[in-house]
Amino acid sequence: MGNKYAIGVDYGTESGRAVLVDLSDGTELADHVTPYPHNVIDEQLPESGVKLDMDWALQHPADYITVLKQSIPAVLKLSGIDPADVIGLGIDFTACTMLPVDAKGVPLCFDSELKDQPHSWLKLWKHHAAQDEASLLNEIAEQRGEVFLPRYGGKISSEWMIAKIWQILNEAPHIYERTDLFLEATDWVIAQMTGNTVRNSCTAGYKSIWHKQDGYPSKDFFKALDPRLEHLTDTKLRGEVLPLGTKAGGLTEAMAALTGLKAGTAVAVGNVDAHAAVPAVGVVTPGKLVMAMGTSICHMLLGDHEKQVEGMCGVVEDGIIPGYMGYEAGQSAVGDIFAWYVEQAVPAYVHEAAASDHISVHEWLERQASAYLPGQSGLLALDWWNGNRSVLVDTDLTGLLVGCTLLTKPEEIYRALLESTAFGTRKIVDAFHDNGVEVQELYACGGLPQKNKLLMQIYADVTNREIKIAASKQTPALGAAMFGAVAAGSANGGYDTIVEAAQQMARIREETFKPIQANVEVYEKLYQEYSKLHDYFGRGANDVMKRLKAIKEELK
Ligand SMILES: Nc1ncnc2c1ncn2[C@@H]1O[C@H](COP(=O)(O)OP(=O)(O)O)[C@@H](O)[C@H]1O
Ligand SMILES: O=C(CO)[C@H](O)[C@H](O)COP(=O)(O)O
Repeated sequence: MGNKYAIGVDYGTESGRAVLVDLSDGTELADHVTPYPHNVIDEQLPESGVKLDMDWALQHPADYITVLKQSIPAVLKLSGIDPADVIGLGIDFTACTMLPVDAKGVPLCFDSELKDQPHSWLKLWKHHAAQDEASLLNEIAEQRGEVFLPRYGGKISSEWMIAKIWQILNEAPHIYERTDLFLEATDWVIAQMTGNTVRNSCTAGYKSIWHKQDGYPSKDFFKALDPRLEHLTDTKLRGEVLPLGTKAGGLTEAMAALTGLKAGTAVAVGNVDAHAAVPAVGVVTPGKLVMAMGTSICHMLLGDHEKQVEGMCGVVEDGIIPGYMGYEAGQSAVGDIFAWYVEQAVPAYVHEAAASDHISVHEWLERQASAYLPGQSGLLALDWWNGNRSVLVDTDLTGLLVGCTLLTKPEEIYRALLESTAFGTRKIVDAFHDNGVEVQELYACGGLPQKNKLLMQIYADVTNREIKIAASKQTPALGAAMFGAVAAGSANGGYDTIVEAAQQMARIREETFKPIQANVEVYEKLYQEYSKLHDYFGRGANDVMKRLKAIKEELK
């Protein structure tokens, strides 16, 4: 058998990327990025211009097919390989990115009668408008002593499936009625590729409160939420839940024509972006926390036992690597905070200086900020520009910057924002480590480690741990390709397990970021101050952030 290949497609927040990988050693022969034509829809619906409320974030499902149509032929062409040698395909996605579909699997937003109605659209992971439903769900689950709650750190997030579905039911019952299935976008795209609608155990476990042994929460629980939800899991959430790496089916003739691949090519069940990245950096055992660092950060960790950890996103058996408990935590905005600052708050002279140095504003600010020592700016920030996903699990929290004076410079603020996200990660590392899920080493992948060395050094200093960096620029896509190879199996030139695939294909860079002791000591003091602000504003001593949000909403 000659060389065999797999393709992984990573569906991020703003673009989809395909990577074509040699299965013998993980070499990436080609990659290609397709920005979503409609990007994130958070102000008004396409065409109709219907305005969206605060905290909404939608996407256009057709954009995902555009990614397949553009990026797969592009990687085939760039690599020059014979498409018949591509034996497996995998995808990974942001999550919970969900949509309502009709009995034929067609998104309701494609229906001309419904397309002007926001709830018929696909809700992106960072759609945060279902907080009321999430809060009530948590209250009821706690009152009833639901056993699932501790598995999700004590709180179900407004980003996840049940809160989003309930918001649809509350605000657009007719859309709920018209829905045949609520699907994760990752499962919908797999259904388009294979003609088979199956759910994957990763999104079902982390985002839809599904458990390998117990299944979904009871009908009684759903009835207690709202009698109309009683049969949700047998009806609109029905469907087989398959483990990661399972073959969902073969590529359809239509998709083969669209992508240039062979019909019947093995396609793995869907996966989540951050989870797919874990085997792609070679992590298949406990103690190694993988940070998928981009718009947001997802923190992924394996454990031998199910432990309770405050505010984690979840622990799911086989949720990342079969045979282990997969733990997830996260920060809902990281790169997004830096983007906000660069786009909304940096003075014109900085943009001009960056342009004249032929570097991006981020690079200019990083260069200037690198000249400061930890603590030298006198600034401290809370990283809640898009709420707090772990450990407080509260999307109504907002950002804070303390310590500004008339002398404060933009690069000092930029550095304080970088540091605030590192403190947020430290909270998560401590929460796991102190609750018996050990964190010995950190691994980083995603866009940020490639873009900002200062950021990575700050993370090493704040967490006092060495950080290893993924060699791939498209780590989740590489992981998705590895799962595609597992779906194909060794008989077809792939692998039988993800652990075998990781042993052959995963790679990290030689360069690592090691903590610098002098910095560690200053950051320890700053972290203690961060923790005080974190608890004061985040644990109810002063709910000013929520009151400000309420006043803003009243004035809408
Ligand atoms: N030099 C930089 N330093 C820090 N953040 C950056 C830099 N350049 C871009 N970013 C941020 O990177 C984020 C995108 O990360 P990336 O991993 O490429 O995408 P995604 O999260 O969609 O997978 C954006 O939020 C952007 O603000
Ligand atoms: O919730 C998540 C996974 O559980 C991710 O944060 C979400 O999918 C967005 O990822 P990215 O920042 O890479 O676009």
